[in-house]
Amino acid sequence: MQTENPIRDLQHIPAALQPIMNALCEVGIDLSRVIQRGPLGGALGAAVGENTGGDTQKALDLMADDAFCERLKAANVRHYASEEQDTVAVLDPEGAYALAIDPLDGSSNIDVNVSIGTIFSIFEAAEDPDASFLRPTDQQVAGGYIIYGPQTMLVCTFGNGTQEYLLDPDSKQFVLVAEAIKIPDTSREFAINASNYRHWSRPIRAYIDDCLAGEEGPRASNFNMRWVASLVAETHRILTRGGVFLYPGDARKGYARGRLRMVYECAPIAFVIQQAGGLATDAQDPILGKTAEKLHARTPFVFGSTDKVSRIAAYHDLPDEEVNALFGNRGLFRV
Ligand SMILES: O=P(O)(O)OC[C@H]1O[C@](O)(COP(=O)(O)O)[C@@H](O)[C@@H]1O
Ligand SMILES: [Mg+2]
Ligand SMILES: [Mg+2]
Repeated sequence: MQTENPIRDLQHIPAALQPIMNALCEVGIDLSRVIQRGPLGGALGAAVGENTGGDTQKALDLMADDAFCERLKAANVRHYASEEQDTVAVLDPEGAYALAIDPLDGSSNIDVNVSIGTIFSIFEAAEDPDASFLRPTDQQVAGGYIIYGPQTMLVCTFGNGTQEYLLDPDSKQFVLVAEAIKIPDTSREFAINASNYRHWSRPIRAYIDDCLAGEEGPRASNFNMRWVASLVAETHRILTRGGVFLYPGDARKGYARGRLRMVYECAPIAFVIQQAGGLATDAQDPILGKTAEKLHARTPFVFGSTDKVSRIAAYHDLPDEEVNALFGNRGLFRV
């Protein structure tokens, strides 16, 4: 049982949100330990069901959801929306806040000892569940994630920069290590699941073609590619050393709006990224300010260093003949 406050340095966290942040971090500390013990604690990656989005639920997905849902009952949360639950749960009818959560992000990595995470978004509670979550994403009062990797970290924003906290394994407290993260804009890395190349739209293919063409292409520069398949891990890398992430819509059945969910994945990550000086879009328009049409709605998602994200939007404005042309013939705009 934790005796100290789970967050050592509270100065950047608005007082009214401290009960929620403490609750998230208490559960995060427990999950971190469960994840470190891996198979010693049971088959965490075992398939146990299917969620509304059609994803297989792993044992750890449900364990994490149960733990957050239970602990947040005493943290001033009225409405709780989770990737793992079909509908919004009412935790405390008097609670002042609404919290949306991806309790365990990157589930496919549970069994392979690769970083996974928890993503959360907080709004002031509205009178009914839909009104709490189906509203412009720039009304979030907080957004962030916990990453369970070689280090467990909390990265979050309350609209005044993006802060980073490291879980000290000795004191079992999150300790502030960065007060205002800034995304570097010098990176030459992009992250996309390239196995879907044949399903992408022309502008996305054109952008990636131009990166792959390297020094011989219109960008006259070599690029590197990464794909962890954990949104939290990709976000953390991009916050640390720049680059761009793309999960666009594609032509596969059910993927017209990509894979990632607006309310509890894209909106909070967009908030964190923009507060760190980056940009997050649906490939063309900013995510912040958009409203999800339903709780588990998906959205194409592109985020990272501002110049790269803007460049991808600009590819969508190219005339057809240019976007269809081989890179050598494309009007070689350079942002
Ligand atoms: O397997 P794909 O299509 O590359 O998708 C990977 C993406 O799916 C996710 O795992 C979805 O999140 P969940 O694990 O919470 O369902 C993201 O973390 C990741 O970016
Ligand atoms: Mg996820
Ligand atoms: Mg998940």
